[in-house]
Amino acid sequence: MPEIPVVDLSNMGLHQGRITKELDEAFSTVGFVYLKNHGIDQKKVDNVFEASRTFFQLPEDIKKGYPRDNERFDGYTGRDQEILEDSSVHEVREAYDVTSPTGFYPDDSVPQFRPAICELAHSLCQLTVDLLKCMALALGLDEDYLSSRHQHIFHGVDKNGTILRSLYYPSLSGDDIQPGVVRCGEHSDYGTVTLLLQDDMGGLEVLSGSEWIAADPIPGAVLVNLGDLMQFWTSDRYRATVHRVRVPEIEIRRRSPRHSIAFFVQPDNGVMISALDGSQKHPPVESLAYLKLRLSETYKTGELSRNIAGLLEFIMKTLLSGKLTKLLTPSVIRYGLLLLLTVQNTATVLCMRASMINASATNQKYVVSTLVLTMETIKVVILLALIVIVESSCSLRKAMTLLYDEIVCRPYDTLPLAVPSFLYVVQDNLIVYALSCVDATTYQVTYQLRILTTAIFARMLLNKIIPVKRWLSLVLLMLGVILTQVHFSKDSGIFSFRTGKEGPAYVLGLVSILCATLTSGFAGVYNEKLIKNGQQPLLLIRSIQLSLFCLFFAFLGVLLKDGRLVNTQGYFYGYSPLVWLVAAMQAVGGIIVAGTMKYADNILKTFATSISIVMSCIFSYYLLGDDNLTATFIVGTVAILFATYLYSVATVQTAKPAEPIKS
Ligand SMILES: O=C(O)CCC(=O)C(=O)O
Ligand SMILES: [Fe+2]
Repeated sequence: MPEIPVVDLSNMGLHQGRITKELDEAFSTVGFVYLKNHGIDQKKVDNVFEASRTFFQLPEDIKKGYPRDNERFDGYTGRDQEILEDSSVHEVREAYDVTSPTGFYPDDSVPQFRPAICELAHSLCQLTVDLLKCMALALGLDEDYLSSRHQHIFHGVDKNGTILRSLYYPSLSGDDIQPGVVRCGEHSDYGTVTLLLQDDMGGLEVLSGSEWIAADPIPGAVLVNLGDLMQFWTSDRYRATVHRVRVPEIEIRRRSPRHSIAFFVQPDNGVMISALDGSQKHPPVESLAYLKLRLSETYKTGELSRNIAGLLEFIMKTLLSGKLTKLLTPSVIRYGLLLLLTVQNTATVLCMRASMINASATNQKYVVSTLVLTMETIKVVILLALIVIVESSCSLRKAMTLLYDEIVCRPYDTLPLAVPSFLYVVQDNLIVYALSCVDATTYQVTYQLRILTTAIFARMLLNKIIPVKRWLSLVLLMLGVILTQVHFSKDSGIFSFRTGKEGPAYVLGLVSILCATLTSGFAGVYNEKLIKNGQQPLLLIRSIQLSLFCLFFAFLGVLLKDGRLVNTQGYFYGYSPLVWLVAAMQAVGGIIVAGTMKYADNILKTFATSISIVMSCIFSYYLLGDDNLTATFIVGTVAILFATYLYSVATVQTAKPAEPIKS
């Protein structure tokens, strides 16, 4: 089993050659290394642990008086405010960030916090510079090449985005110990290097190949790992290794908190990180821009989600004023979101289907491609309004500059989005068309096959390892879908495929859904690849970039596919109020759901889809007269729901349940 190497830094001046070689070896393999005899006085570390403990043990109200500032990157972050990994249910963690000696500290409550941190930060800066020099030499660069790009470490975000973070993982209560609860989800760090000091609790794990290895604390040692920017700089020669913090068994038994101090080093603002070897493996990024990008992904309080979530919270708080506010616990928010996702999904599908049935009945069929274009237009208008109001303080001019800077001036980031946008437009056309041929429930269950296509594309394009449990659930999923397509005749006792009975339009509908699962799977994986390559702008900006492309492709769709028809019967032919409702719902719903996605982990999404399938089943039976509720259909649907559930739980790291405390 690979291990994290230990490098002895004593007499660094004398042994620089050896040390450089050992660090180079560690960074190009595991990406993590323990440093001992690094010269940092343990007393300084203990002082920070001590002051932090005093702070984190303060009542929540007081801690919340020092909230983390999204612009300055310093202050207190409470439980459940950040998520590093989408599939985590909760990441039970609190933190206090600081970025300079003169920044924002809880001086009134814990006066010793600032001096303790400043002293330690000073030593950590020195150690960082030593490390950067060794790395530069190992990479065949001038000794000062890297350190000269880190001249303002811990001078505040105006100059440098380095963050010293005191992390506190409070002791878990009974409710917390459930599947999907982790301390810190899987992630790579963002900057150049991270220096980590841990207490004696352990729980940190490092991904090496396909294995997780423990990075348990070694007394007195500093643990160092590299971040994304170092990997980009070195064209992957050095690794930004993925790591996570789980809840170790001992912690569950001891029920005591864990504490660590991380020094996330970032190059100075304005430094462009472009491959040292001149390769194009990663496009150039600017230090602060990349940090902001990754932080906005981490904080669920970022951009659009912040605004929508804040709005929801505000409305709910106003409605439930006074003591009732306490009702607004994370689980209430979770269930609220579950409801939102379910209603959006069910209502859109049912209304779309209803609009189709209506159109056939009145013989006023609207043109599918125009509905997609109308939807995209509404979306773009709303997004533009949001950008003007939220991101540009209601100034049109500011909004134009922002859009120009973010879209036109960044062709590298913008152009790759044409691919998913194109696929989304194709997919929307396929889905609207499919719903004119098959009933809402059949569409919903068959469309679940996108889990399968996503898994296959992830395997092929991202080289993801798919655990056996997931493959098994995919097999069950396929069997379920096949069952929903089987018809059993009681009279003759024969099984037959529904396609035979329903006719060619139905088959075309099914084929459209299957094609939509392909575009959906591919677009999902492609987006993941974009994120991995560090090309993920702010959420609102990304949404508008995507939507503008979609608008373009949707327009092309109308022109090329239905140009003549639109010309003769008019663009808005067949647009009943219901059709307008569908378009508006798709657009608004899509934005809200995208904005709150950060809150919704995989399990939540799975539940929302499952409830939505059941609801579609019931509503389309009673309201739309779609009668496909045969025994085989129901069994197939149950199998699909179960497979979906199995698939989603197979991804989540499970905190082992507490063992009974033996006395
Ligand atoms: O607390 C730890 O041990 C590691 C935390 C970490 O990896 C992070 O915050 O990036
Ligand atoms: Fe980390």
